[in-house]
Amino acid sequence: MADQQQHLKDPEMAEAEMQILRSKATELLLREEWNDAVSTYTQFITICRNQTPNTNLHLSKLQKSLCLALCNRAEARSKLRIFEEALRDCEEALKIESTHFKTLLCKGKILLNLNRYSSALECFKTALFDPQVSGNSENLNGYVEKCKKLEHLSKTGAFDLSDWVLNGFRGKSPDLAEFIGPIQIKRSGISGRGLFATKNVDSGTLLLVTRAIAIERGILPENCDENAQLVMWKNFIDKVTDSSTKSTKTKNLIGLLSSGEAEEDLEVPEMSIFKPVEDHISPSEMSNILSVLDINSLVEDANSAKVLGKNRDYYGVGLWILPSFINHSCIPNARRLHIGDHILVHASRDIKAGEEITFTYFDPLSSWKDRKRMSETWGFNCNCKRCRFEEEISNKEEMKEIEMGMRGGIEMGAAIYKLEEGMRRWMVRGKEKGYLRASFWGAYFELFSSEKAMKKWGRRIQGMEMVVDSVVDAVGSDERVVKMMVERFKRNNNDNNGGVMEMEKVLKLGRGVYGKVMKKQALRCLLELGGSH
Ligand SMILES: C[S@@+](CC[C@H](N)C(=O)[O-])C[C@H]1O[C@@H](n2cnc3c(N)ncnc32)[C@H](O)[C@@H]1O
Repeated sequence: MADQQQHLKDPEMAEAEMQILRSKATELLLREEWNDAVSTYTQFITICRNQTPNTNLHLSKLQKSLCLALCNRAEARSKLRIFEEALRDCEEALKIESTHFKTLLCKGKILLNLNRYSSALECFKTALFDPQVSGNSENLNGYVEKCKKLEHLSKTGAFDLSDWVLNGFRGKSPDLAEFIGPIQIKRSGISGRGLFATKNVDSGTLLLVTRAIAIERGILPENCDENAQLVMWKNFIDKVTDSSTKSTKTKNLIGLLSSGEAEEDLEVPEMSIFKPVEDHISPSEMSNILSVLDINSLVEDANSAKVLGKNRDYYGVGLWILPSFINHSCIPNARRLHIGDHILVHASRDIKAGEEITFTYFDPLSSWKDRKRMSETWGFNCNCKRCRFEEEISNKEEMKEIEMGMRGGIEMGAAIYKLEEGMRRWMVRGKEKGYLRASFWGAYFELFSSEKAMKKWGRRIQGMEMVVDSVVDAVGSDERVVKMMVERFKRNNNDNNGGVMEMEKVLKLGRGVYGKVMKKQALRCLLELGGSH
């Protein structure tokens, strides 16, 4: 304080001090020591602001220095992902010099990071007018084009991943914008709030694209110890905490999520708050961050092909706000796909306006007992139609015998035969057949994949196509089901039996799994169906 007053009194001393700080800050920026750069620029800015200019020239010099320091502090803050403060610095710098090239560039990049594509576009366009741009125009034009593309995608949802898929996921994953499709949040009959369709959509339709608040990834080889996962979880918590400390919007959005308790009393938020708008949401305390993460974090799991373009040992955990409002169902109508830091949610079957959108938190092709155990781990009891039906069936003696037999190692063909016979006797109808077949999918898969077993049991049980249809009708498309159909299609194709109809069916199932974000050729490539491209 005493120092600052001295500077006020003595402009020369202040100028000398500013000179030292300026050099130090520049060096820190070059060395990418962002935190120290921010604090050095903060000292510089304080001294600069406290100066009383004695001439117009002095005033203009001070203004110039202040503008540049604010711009550089913004850059350091944006590297630290403190975007709100960085943006405030840019705005202050632009008040001093509205066309300051470096600030416009910095502000544009920050806005792009905040998914505010049209405001970012304005910045880059204004920067293009600057005479300094000449050597930089290619770069700047690249940003302008990127903003235009992302703005278009965020409005239309017209995403197309075909080129990336056809390129074998080589290179950087495609630029994705945040997109909110025909959805809204309402009270849910399942629990608390849920996401609902606002119009009829068909299978494969994109419902939303959201970028993660934070994500932690690693390669976890099979059989790695639990410690590695714990370390990842701890890093993930640190990242979420860090993001919410740096942004009040993020903090408030996280504050809206369920911590698993008293969900019926939770507020139903308006969709508008998820859109990247200029206004800040008023600050409110985020509490219980750990419980929120427990309830809402999603795991990316490359083995299930929900992640495109990553290797098999890859594992990631992240938090995405809007998808956190999607309830679980064992008979879901939507699926998620992870690409880069984005999650894409699409309809995995036709959905009617007003219907709740659900996806599975755990494997829908597993038995009722396993699903029950997994939902308990999540802290709830799944009460979906399928679970209610299977709970009742599980009390039947024959069902207990089938399960015991399977544990005891009886032939899968015999188990499936007994199950199909049981379904006939218990008068299981329509979708309910699919519920049970999905629960015994592992056994059907083993049977259908073994020529020897099929020779013995094939004629006594339902055909594979019928089983697949009923399973898809119950749980929607699933990559394992499609894979089995693809194998069969290829076999038939070799025998010249693979028809156009069958190919169309496989592609339709594929769209249920991956959504309509790929053209036919890319989908064929992804499903390893070959064909010309
Ligand atoms: C990611 S949140 C889903 C949105 C939540 N309903 C809300 O109001 O914020 C997960 C929580 O929703 C509830 N939930 C989701 N699916 C459920 C289901 N099938 N049955 C019962 N509760 C469910 C559980 O409390 C779960 O911990």
